[in-house]
Amino acid sequence: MTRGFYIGRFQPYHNGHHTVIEHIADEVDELVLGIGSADVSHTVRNPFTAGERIMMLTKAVREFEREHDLVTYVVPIEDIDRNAVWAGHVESMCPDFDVVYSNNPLVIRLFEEDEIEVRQSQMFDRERLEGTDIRESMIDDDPWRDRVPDPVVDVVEEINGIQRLRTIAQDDVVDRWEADEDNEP
Ligand SMILES: Nc1ncnc2c1ncn2[C@@H]1O[C@H](COP(=O)(O)OP(=O)(O)OP(=O)(O)O)[C@@H](O)[C@H]1O
Ligand SMILES: NC(=O)c1ccc[n+]([C@@H]2O[C@H](COP(=O)(O)O)[C@@H](O)[C@H]2O)c1
Repeated sequence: MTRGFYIGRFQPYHNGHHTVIEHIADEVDELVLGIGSADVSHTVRNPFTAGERIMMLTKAVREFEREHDLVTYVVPIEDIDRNAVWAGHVESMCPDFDVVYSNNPLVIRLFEEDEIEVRQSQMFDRERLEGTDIRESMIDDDPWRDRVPDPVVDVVEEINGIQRLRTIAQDDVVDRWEADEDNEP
């Protein structure tokens, strides 16, 4: 029995992540999905709460649970101030796992220093499948729905996510404008 671990901020969970997980499903029996930066939400870079991201992942990976007989656990992981103990922090929150999948250099380094096997995950269609770009499309009313699994579209609509993102993005503009010394507060 092999249990893997895959972490991301998933802001939002998109088809790049989904393809990675489909590949991982061929190699493991169970997969722990870590929702990184679980304590952060309502910013342009991290608009969705941990709970909202739990819904996105749980609903989207259901098809792999059926097709690949995969068992998944979604675990929110808060950021901490000390990278040196972060891998242990993750392990303290999750079911035990044998192998980590990531292509984030810091994540890879921290788990390797903890002597946990890390397998580098591939990038898929990164031109289109990047969280930053998908969030910009949501704000600008450009197409984004075809870059995320259908259940993620449903969750974003249920929580009125596009409106939140646009409101937050406006605040960002005001903050930048007020921070500029030449402008009146
Ligand atoms: N298109 C993709 N194909 C494969 N893996 C991806 C893809 N996009 C992101 N990943 C990987 O998924 C993990 C989680 O990434 P993350 O949630 O930060 O997504 P992101 O698309 O990089 O988002 P952002 O642009 O907001 O940083 C990371 O290891 C990242 O490298
Ligand atoms: N010290 C820490 O809290 C620490 C260290 C390394 C990674 N992380 C988190 O792991 C996640 C990695 O995911 P990404 O590959 O999406 O960046 C992020 O949420 C990141 O904040 C946190």
